[in-house]
Amino acid sequence: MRLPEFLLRLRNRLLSNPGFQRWAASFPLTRWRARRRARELFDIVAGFVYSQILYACVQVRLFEVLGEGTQSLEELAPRLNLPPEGARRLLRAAASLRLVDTRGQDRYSLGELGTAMLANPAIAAMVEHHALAYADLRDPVALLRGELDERALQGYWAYVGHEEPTRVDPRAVSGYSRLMADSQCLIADDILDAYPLERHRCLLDLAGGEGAFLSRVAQRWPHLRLILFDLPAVAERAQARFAHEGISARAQAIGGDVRRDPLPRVADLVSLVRVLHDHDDQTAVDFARAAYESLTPGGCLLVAEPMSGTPGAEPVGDAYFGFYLLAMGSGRPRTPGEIAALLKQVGFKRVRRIPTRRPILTQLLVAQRD
Ligand SMILES: C[S@@+](CC[C@H](N)C(=O)[O-])C[C@H]1O[C@@H](n2cnc3c(N)ncnc32)[C@H](O)[C@@H]1O
Repeated sequence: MRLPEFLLRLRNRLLSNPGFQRWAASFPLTRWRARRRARELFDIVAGFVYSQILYACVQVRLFEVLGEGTQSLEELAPRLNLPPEGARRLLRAAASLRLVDTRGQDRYSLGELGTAMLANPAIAAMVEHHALAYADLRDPVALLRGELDERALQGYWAYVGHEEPTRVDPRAVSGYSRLMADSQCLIADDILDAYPLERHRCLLDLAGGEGAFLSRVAQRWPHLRLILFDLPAVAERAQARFAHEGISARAQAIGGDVRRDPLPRVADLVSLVRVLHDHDDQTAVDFARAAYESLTPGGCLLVAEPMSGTPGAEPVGDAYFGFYLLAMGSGRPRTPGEIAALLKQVGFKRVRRIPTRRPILTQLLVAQRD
């Protein structure tokens, strides 16, 4: 609820008054709120340290080691290749973050969040590649002012800012392609459960990476013909995956630039999965137009990505992706309304939002071509 301006001023004056802060923190009816606010602010202040603790856990493979069962500090320290005091400090920090559980004096097991890390190795891969983001975010104001000439993330996402992305070297696409493929398991089923594909005949996955999304589609809907389009070096990786999985007869990968090269016009369903937010507005419009033109009449476009303003997950869009994409040098998170407007601009008529299981990971829009 948006407060009227005078109430907002009054609230902010009260909250910044040390006497009021002391009173609110001890008065029984306001105490819980004062504590929650203090905790929220502290979590923002300390977020960088928490992330580095998680990074250390990933580097020493703590979750894999604890996946074998509860262990003592004595057993753990050599396995983590840490001195006992260093291991104890890490384990206690990880326990405070619910990554680890303490089981009595200096005994540890996987915590609830540590178990989730073990079950989703893609998160560890994300954590590891964040070393690049930390380097780029070291001076966030310089980043905001556009004063950073070199950015580590820009090098990682080799197509960003490239004059001719179709010429990107195969070695330069391997890191991000693997990361994208590994993290598909976090979202593919959420998308496909929200929008089942039995009524479609042919799916074209635009900028589909090395084919992990289509592989999952192939398992779930054996009747579908599948086409992937991505930069040549990435499409080659997809073709190799399709061959390895024995689905080459119905899954084909084509290399090219979505904005310049002709796309096949046989699909009654096109998908853009984690693609539009990578691009500035004009390029995003070009991608949406290419999707529109490649669809057969009456066909549908699926747009799946984390979006700005997701209720309950607001920082994921505007804080995390807002700054990540800024460091990467291209794109921005958009609200479902902004994406719908962009799709209508290129001719899509009806744009529907379909609820997904975990909107924090991906939201879903379906747009129809007349
Ligand atoms: C963030 S990744 C998403 C990959 C995949 N859709 C997924 O969710 O795993 C963006 C993809 O867009 C591809 N891409 C970028 N610019 C492109 C262009 N101009 N034409 C074709 N593909 C492009 C990249 O190679 C990359 O595979």
